[in-house]
Amino acid sequence: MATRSRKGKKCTVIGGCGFLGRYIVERLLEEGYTVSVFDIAKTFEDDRVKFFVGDLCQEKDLAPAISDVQTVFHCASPPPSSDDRDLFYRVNFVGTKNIISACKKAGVQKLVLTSSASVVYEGTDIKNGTEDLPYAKKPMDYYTETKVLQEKEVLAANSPEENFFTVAIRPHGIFGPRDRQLVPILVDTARAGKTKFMIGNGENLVDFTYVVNVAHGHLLAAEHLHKDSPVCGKAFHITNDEPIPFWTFMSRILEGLNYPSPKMGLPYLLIYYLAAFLQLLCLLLKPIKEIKPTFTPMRVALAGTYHYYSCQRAKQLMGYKPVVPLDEGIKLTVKGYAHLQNNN
Ligand SMILES: NC(=O)C1=CN([C@@H]2O[C@H](COP(=O)(O)OP(=O)(O)OC[C@H]3O[C@@H](n4cnc5c(N)ncnc54)[C@H](OP(=O)(O)O)[C@@H]3O)[C@@H](O)[C@H]2O)C=CC1
Ligand SMILES: CC(C)=CCC[C@@H](C)[C@H]1CC[C@H]2C3=C(CC[C@]12C)[C@@]1(C)CCC(=O)C[C@@H]1CC3
Repeated sequence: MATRSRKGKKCTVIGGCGFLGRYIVERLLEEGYTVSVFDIAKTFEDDRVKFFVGDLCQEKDLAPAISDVQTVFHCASPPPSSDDRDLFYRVNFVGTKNIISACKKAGVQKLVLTSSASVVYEGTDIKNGTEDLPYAKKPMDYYTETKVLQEKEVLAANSPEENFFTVAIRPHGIFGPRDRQLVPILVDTARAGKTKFMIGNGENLVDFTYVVNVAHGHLLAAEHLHKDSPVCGKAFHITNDEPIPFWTFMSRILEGLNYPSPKMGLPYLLIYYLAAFLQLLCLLLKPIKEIKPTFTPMRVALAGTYHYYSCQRAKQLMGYKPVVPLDEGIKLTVKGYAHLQNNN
């Protein structure tokens, strides 16, 4: 008992210097946990946190960071906008296997993976999708392909007989202050004059999840992860439970930052196939010039299709409910990005 209670509130957040990871760290500290962070770069200071800088692709780097802790949160990933297939494979698949191996060697009891609701998404409508949907047979990009591999590996590693329990959290469309993908890319797109039109008719409902709710879901999962718990070895959607039309959400952010929002829609399939053609062209031109298109087929599909998910399983098995409503999250996000405001 002494060992378990001593380790009980000690945890390590792998990827803890990232957007979501830092919110998980902040929530853990609020809840009285002793927190270590393992990341490839240290991006913030906090005297309460022990930092370990390393590469999760090197299992030897991990050992010191997870020694004598009960719970590991793994939310590290290369940015989805990367086009480095090898990096995705090394970090998201091989790196995750390293984490599983290192956790078992160190006697870590709980592994909470940040997966993604996109592991079941193939570019067609998903309305109130449950966790029973099959994994995407044809993931739309290599990031998603490696997230599928990663989740399968972690859930298969759940081993009560080894006192090792795993769970996968599937957030969708995480947003909030300090985000490095959604708002910054949206603002860049607006500044380039590329948000004059919507993609599609603007009616497609999508889940956007305020980052504090995602962090809350991760802590709930860790607290419900123990022998004989129904949570073990399962995936859970964590959303704001308030699906919103994609372009209504984007317009709220754009108008909040004083950018014009799109009023007219362009045919979804026309834009989708244009994006696919452009992606092929960029691939052919890559040896001559590297061009990164804003509107990739994945982004066009996310902008033009329904993709929202049921979090009923998390509600029932973990007592999850969002702590920050969507409208409040949008207001906090706009406030957090005042530095990206349109001053023209
Ligand atoms: N953002 C979203 O909308 C969604 C995100 N997710 C998942 O949530 C998780 C967190 O995403 P998010 O916070 O947005 O991502 P971030 O890029 O902000 O954070 C990821 C962190 O992992 C670090 N990292 C990357 N490679 C390595 C490595 N080899 N060794 C150690 N650390 C590494 C990154 O460092 P560096 O920045 O230096 O690369 C960064 O600090 C990811 O697993 C992502 O797949 C799931 C659904 C939606
Ligand atoms: C069409 C356009 C240029 C919109 C600007 C916003 C987009 C950059 C975001 C809208 C939906 C976001 C999203 C992700 C990244 C950023 C967006 C495309 C993810 C792909 C991030 C990683 C995941 O696991 C799934 C996310 C789905 C939603």
